[in-house]
Amino acid sequence: MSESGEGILPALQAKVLSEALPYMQRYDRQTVVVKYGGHAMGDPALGETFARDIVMLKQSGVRPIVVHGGGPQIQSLLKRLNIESQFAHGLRITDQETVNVVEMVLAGSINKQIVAMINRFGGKACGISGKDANLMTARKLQRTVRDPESQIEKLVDLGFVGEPETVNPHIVDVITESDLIPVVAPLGVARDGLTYNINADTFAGALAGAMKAKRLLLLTDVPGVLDAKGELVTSLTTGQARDMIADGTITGGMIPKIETCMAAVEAGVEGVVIINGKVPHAVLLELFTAHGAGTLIKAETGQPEKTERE
Ligand SMILES: Nc1ncnc2c1ncn2[C@@H]1O[C@H](COP(=O)(O)OP(=O)(O)O)[C@@H](O)[C@H]1O
Ligand SMILES: CC(=O)N[C@@H](CCC(=O)OP(=O)(O)O)C(=O)O
Repeated sequence: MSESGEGILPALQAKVLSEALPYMQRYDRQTVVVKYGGHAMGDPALGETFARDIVMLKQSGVRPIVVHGGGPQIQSLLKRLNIESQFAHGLRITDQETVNVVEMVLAGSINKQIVAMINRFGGKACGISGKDANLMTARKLQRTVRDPESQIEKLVDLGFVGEPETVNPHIVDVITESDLIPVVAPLGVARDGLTYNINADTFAGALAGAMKAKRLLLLTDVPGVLDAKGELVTSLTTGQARDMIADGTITGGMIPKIETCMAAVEAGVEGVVIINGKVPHAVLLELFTAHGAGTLIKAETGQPEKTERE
């Protein structure tokens, strides 16, 4: 390699590192909630880059909070146990047997895998669920669906599917104020002590809203919200998002994700982004570089054109 060639790589590396400075300053001591979806978790190598990113955020002075999902992993254990599972509005209909499996997979298995992975890279992760210190109390979620024939709204019984009732972030505050990183499984406890299955996006959004987080990142397995032609929508107002749900462009698991984003924006979270967790270092790219990708959800009134992201 020529002398000038030898110098290019270190110069580029130094440039990239140096350009991270304003972003690090922007997020210094700020709360960033990262929702790590079950679909984004598939590949162990990607899991490692995710864990490294979280450790790096903490090392840089950010207060990362990881909320994880595990839908596909719950599905595969249910299948092995011959338990049928159905979805309505992107939510798993959860009977007593299913909620036990959900808790086992989320709080028992996945939570501890993520904790171990973060700790392997020098972080000090602490795994909890929404049941710890009453972090998230839940009530039974009431949902209606329109009958396609009669067009009458009918109540669907989702069983032990919960919606956040109160959020008590004390335990997360205590953890983040130290050198620990909270890793949270999306379960809630009701007033009567029963356990509820809360969609991980909904959980992350409620926590981010209650903590007035600077950013909420939802990591999934697609580049962001796609339009009817399958093209990425880079930014979306809450009204446009509602229209895309109504006309069937947004379906399945993307529905609770979008509803979460809208609620989080309305609760005052500064930046809410859906990104592709299958891109290595998606979290670092989104927060510490100008190469943020995915779909940014904006308030209906329209935030200023230049958002925190640019
Ligand atoms: N308009 C849309 N744009 C992007 N993804 C969509 C859309 N409508 C439905 N989806 C589906 O939503 C899925 C993401 O939600 P989900 O499966 O719950 O992911 P995760 O496990 O990451 O939370 C995508 O893989 C895609 O199949
Ligand atoms: C009520 C409900 O649907 N709960 C989800 C909880 C896990 C989750 O949300 O995981 P992902 O983020 O990977 O989709 C479920 O049982 O699958």
